[in-house]
Amino acid sequence: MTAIVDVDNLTKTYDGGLTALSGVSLRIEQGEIIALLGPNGAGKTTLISALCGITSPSSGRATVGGHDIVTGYRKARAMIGLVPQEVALEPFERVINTVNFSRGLFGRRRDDALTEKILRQLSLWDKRRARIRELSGGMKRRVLIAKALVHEPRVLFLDEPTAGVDVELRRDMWRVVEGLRADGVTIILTTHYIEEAEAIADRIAVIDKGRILLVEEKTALMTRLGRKTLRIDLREPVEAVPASLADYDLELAPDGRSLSYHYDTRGDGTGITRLLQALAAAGLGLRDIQTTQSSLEEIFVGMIREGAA
Ligand SMILES: Nc1ncnc2c1ncn2[C@@H]1O[C@H](COP(=O)(O)OP(=O)(O)OP(=O)(O)O)[C@@H](O)[C@H]1O
Repeated sequence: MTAIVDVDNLTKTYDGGLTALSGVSLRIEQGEIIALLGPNGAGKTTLISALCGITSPSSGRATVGGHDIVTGYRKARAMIGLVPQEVALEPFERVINTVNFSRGLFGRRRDDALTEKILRQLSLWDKRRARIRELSGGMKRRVLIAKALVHEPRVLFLDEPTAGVDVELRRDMWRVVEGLRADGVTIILTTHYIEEAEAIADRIAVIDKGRILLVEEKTALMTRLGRKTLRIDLREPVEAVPASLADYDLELAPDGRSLSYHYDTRGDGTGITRLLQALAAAGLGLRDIQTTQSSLEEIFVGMIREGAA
């Protein structure tokens, strides 16, 4: 399969001498949702800016839809929708005109039905006659998304689309993203909200100090690097973990009503069977047991820490 976005050894050194991207290579297939995760200053925005033709790369090459982002800039850019991190909108313009104007910028004829569909999806239809300056911050973000979608891009870049917005907008956004995925749109998203990556991405790329540390299927990543926790709810609270269970490194909840046992799914055995026998031998009655997997956030924080070490 040919990649819709193909980044090959891309490097960006800013004029001041700072290298924000160092040999980044990444292939993204059509219809994928990929999340770029990384701490502040990792180079996520620089990567997006380079692919959208806002920043020119220092070396390396990249194509979008087969068009080189430098030599075939116009064709590459026409395939891209960009929702930037910062709000830059004309304050006195009306919502609907702002959105229609964006479509015109790409040489596309006005399509009222499409504009209406997008504005409705983003709960902006009732506000279509409002001037931008009359909107709340969250609504302005919705307008940015509408503007990015109105020329029907095949690749959508979302640079921290839900930073500082309420839960409702975040959920709306995720719904819009799902709809776009169903239409075969490829989505590249940067986010600080790891739960967002966990909720919507197919693959995760972790980027730090201008380098890609890892790109992997989200579910595989979580299985490979995740530890699991078994939580055991006790019938009667205890004051301390019985000495006979010391080998299991159990964590006792502050209220004494549950024990947590951490285990690695990659190991030969989980130790759960033995633990349950030991609990029975210690005379502890169980009310319930459940397992949870470590979150992407825990995995990510651990990885960045290891990378920094
Ligand atoms: N125009 C510029 N000129 C010089 N340095 C820049 C410029 N833009 C970004 N940088 C630097 O490049 C590095 C990467 O920045 P970038 O904005 O790409 O990171 P990011 O991963 O998007 O961070 P954040 O999560 O904070 O948005 C940072 O050290 C930043 O200070």
